[in-house]
Amino acid sequence: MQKVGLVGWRGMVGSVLMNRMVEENDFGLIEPVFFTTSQAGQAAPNFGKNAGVLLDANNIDELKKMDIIITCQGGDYTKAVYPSLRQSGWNGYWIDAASSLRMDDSAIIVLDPVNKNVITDGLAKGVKTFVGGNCTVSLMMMGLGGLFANNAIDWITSMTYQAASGGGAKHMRELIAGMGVLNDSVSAELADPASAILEIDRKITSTLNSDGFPKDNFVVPLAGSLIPWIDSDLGNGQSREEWKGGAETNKILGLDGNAIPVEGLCVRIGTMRCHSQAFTIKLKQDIPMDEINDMISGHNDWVQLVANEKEATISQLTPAKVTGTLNVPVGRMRKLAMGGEYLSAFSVGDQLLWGAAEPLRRMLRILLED
Ligand SMILES: NC(=O)C1=CN([C@@H]2O[C@H](COP(=O)(O)OP(=O)(O)OC[C@H]3O[C@@H](n4cnc5c(N)ncnc54)[C@H](OP(=O)(O)O)[C@@H]3O)[C@@H](O)[C@H]2O)C=CC1
Ligand SMILES: N[C@@H](CC(=O)OP(=O)(O)O)C(=O)O
Repeated sequence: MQKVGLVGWRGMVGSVLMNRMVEENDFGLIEPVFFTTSQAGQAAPNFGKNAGVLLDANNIDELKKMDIIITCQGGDYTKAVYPSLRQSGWNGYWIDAASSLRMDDSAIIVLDPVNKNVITDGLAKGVKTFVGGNCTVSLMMMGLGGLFANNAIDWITSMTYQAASGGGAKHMRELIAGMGVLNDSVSAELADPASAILEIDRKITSTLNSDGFPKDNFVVPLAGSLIPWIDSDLGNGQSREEWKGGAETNKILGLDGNAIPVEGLCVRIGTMRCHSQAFTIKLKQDIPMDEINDMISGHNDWVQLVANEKEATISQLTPAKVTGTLNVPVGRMRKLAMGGEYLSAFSVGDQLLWGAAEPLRRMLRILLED
């Protein structure tokens, strides 16, 4: 049995990964070894198998004993440990949730329902480093994979509605705390059906802009507002999150540079863990809607077509419906007034599942079955 080192297993992404590994009985196929940056020597978790004690995640000698390492610990950890581990001569498989190594020539971005061919070719060539993609990119490709696979896309814009979880657990707490503070500030008025809505609105606006409003993590209020910037400022008018759209999509597909332009605006909104995206897609030609539907729905087991009708849309195409599932519904599809080559679409997906943990878990399975 292969020794698999698990780093970052108790964090938010790591916990989702552990849940999925238990659900899919992955622990039955491996000898798990749990690492930590802060709790070495304490008992390791038992996911159906006794794993002794937690080992120091910065101890290169212990890490070197692993056949495979999966880390959800974050980019700083990867930057601190990965180079030394490789320099020590370790030639095992490294599977990583963080973005630090994604664009390295020696690494492949994994999303096997979309790029199994790229993964298989890479394994045959001896690639040993596999990195999960950015959540919005992975979710876009799971939803629209059929159009990419059929080489149908000339260019695409993605306007995102990204959940608080993309920032981490503290950001999710801050969102809910903000909602609570807003509610508390007008609870008396809400209890009185005769109270004036403009007075409620004035109090909410005043609370949102008050010094005490919870915003340590997002810097500005998220509850009752939105934030049209995610990740760092590249200095050219683009956020790093927006840059990832083009760079990662093309790398996942094994295409050079910006072969398919992917552009857009990334926006943080007050949802918990589902990212949504509105797409405008310029097709290479005027493909009939039934063929487009077949391409999209036939691509993978998780994409779900939602009829472009009000009832179906509001009941099936929302974070409330999709959270906690591997489903990636795609709806609001129609040809736009600009012409038959212009298609709109809207998708929703859980950014901790297909957006983070699931591609890593599946990469582990590919290695175990290789
Ligand atoms: N959040 C997201 O949407 C995505 C994140 N990623 C990547 O995954 C990385 C990890 O993200 P995320 O899971 O959100 O990070 P977390 O902050 O939830 O967890 C990271 C580490 O913090 C330590 N930790 C300290 N206190 C606690 C606590 N009370 N509960 C749990 N863990 C604690 C743990 O390490 P230890 O046991 O060593 O102390 C844990 O592994 C990110 O940096 C990013 O690179 C990738 C895709 C999406
Ligand atoms: N940046 C994403 C989450 C994330 O961790 O992305 P990446 O893995 O590309 O750093 C968000 O905030 O929604």
